[in-house]
Amino acid sequence: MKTPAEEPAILLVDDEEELLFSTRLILRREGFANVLTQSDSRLVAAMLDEQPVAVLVLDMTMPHLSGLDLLRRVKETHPGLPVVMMTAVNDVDTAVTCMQAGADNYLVKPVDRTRLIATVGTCYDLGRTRTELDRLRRHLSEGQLENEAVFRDIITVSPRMRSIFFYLESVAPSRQPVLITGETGTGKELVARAIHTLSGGGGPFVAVNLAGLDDTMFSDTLFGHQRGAFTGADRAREGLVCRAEAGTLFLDEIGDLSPSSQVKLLRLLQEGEYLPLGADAPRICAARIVVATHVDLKAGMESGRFRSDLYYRLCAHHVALPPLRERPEDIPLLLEHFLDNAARALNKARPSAPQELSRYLAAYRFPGNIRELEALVRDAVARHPGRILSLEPFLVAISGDLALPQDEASNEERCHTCLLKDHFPTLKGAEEYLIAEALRLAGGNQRLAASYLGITRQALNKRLSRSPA
Ligand SMILES: Nc1ncnc2c1ncn2[C@@H]1O[C@H](COP(=O)(O)OP(=O)(O)OP(=O)(O)O)[C@@H](O)[C@H]1O
Repeated sequence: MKTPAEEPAILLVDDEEELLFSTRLILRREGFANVLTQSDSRLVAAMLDEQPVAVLVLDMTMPHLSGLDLLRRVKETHPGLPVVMMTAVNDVDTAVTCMQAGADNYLVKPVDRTRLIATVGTCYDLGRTRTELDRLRRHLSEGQLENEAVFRDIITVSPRMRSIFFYLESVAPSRQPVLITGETGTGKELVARAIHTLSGGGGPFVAVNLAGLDDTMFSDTLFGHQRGAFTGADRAREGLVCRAEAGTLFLDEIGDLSPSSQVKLLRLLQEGEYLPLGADAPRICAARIVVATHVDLKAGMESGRFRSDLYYRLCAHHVALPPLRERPEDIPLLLEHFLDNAARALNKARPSAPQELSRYLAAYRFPGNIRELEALVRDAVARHPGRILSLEPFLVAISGDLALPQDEASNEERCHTCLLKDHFPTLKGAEEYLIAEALRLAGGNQRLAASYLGITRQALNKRLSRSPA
């Protein structure tokens, strides 16, 4: 685990200088870059006020203030700060006293190296989670984003999306990777750009699509190579990790990564270092890493296609974007937004949308999500000469792919049984049933019902006039 110098520190407090030295060394070797020590317990409070501390490790027996006294004071001033106690005695009473006073864990001296690393690592993660939750809680209670402007390109009125914005603000200061999942076209790259802006590193946003990159291409694209590293490498190539320095490296389609590339990415995340092909010294990766995928990584883990250690590393922070059909309230706003964009791009007068269009679109499943809506609007604007858009191109596109309301979808079986009843239906019976269902779903609107059935309104009318009332 990496804790670069600007990350919150791990503060070790013990009156034995030698023990401080060796413990610090162990943690530094494990990748905790920012480890501070203090041998005078009276100075700890001031240190906590001066800099962010992620984990406090306290010896129990110290001159001036004992570990327990210090623990009690710290819990009053910094209640969320994880504290690990070190004791020379392995007895239940001491452990219980420490825990009752608010300690998160305790270690017995001489401290076992593996247990030290595991305990500090767990507390480090715990502290980070508590800080994020605090920020999130504060944000939600205030109801206001700190950086509303960062999200201006993400058009939404969906409460789910708003709570994602709050979450993004709370995780932005962390240097841990962020995993963004969601169906294609739900806005994963837009969200990655927002994270980049919120992180404020000052470097560039560098996006790379990993789909179709074999392992050699993956290494070369990300890590680059030295001149002469292989036949034909007549000049050095800078990798994207280097280009994204102090900025964000956005790795899209992470679910498609080959097993050997997964190992390389894991190493990059764990060590914070990479080796360009042909180089003999590793380079430090200073970029923030954000990854995205539309595939189910958990299923990939279960089937052995995706490494579980990589998954857990990547989802230190996880954002799951809802598909458009689960936030239909966004459709009217997005429609207006894309109408503006399309008219501007095509240099045409901006047409307006027929009133009922949003309602029709809300019934569609939108497998391509917002990208599909954007393309539909652009196409409709390009084709249409008038001031009010025609419904036809939309109805043609959405017919046959209806998003059943949640309870309807789960009652699929019920529909089949009522269609079949206790006998196989005649063609006429099935047609009547389908027409009745389409009309019901369309709220009696014949035009919409016809589009669900994939026929024209006139054809529906003809059938309705034939069928018994
Ligand atoms: N909420 C939104 N407001 C405005 N535009 C949006 C919104 N969400 C997505 N878009 C637009 O939809 C298109 C697709 O978005 P984006 O590329 O971010 O999706 P994605 O989830 O990364 O897709 P993929 O999985 O296919 O890579 C882009 O043109 C983007 O600008």
